[in-house]
Amino acid sequence: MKLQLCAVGRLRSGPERDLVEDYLARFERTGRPLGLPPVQLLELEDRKGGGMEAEADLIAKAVAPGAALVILDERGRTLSSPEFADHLAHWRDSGRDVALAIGGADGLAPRLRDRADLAMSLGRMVWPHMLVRVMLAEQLYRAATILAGSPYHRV
Ligand SMILES: C[S@@+](CC[C@H](N)C(=O)[O-])C[C@H]1O[C@@H](n2cnc3c(N)ncnc32)[C@H](O)[C@@H]1O
Repeated sequence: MKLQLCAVGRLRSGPERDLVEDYLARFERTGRPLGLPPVQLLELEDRKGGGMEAEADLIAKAVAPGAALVILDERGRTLSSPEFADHLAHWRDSGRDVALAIGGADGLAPRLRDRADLAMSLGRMVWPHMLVRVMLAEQLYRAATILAGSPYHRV
């Protein structure tokens, strides 16, 4: 199983980047004994100003063939953390690669939404993409702790 995080744009050094790195490192440590692979962070940038269509091409190229495509979209399904952990365990157990995609300032092209296996919402409000990266990295770590039965997730 491969776990890709395809994110439009580059995060400069700063607090958001530190948090993403910290949560992904924690995810790696907690997930390894559970058979979860480290997250491959792919930062995708279209320098020619092609907007969401060009970004959709970059995402489509980056996604591993056959991978389940999960797009982050405020119009998508809101999952509980244990439900997200269940999805992750299901993909792991079926040996399926997974690509999680976060759009840029313009969002994700509708054609990506059409081909996604899951559109996942972090609530109906729109968040800046760098905060979405932080929140998703935290939810990955939280999911690993849920699968490990550790007390980090208490609800
Ligand atoms: C600034 S938002 C773009 C918003 C854009 N106006 C749109 O219509 O999608 C950048 C990216 O962050 C992610 N995002 C923002 N808010 C989100 C939310 N509440 N749930 C899930 N993903 C979100 C999406 O992947 C989105 O493409």
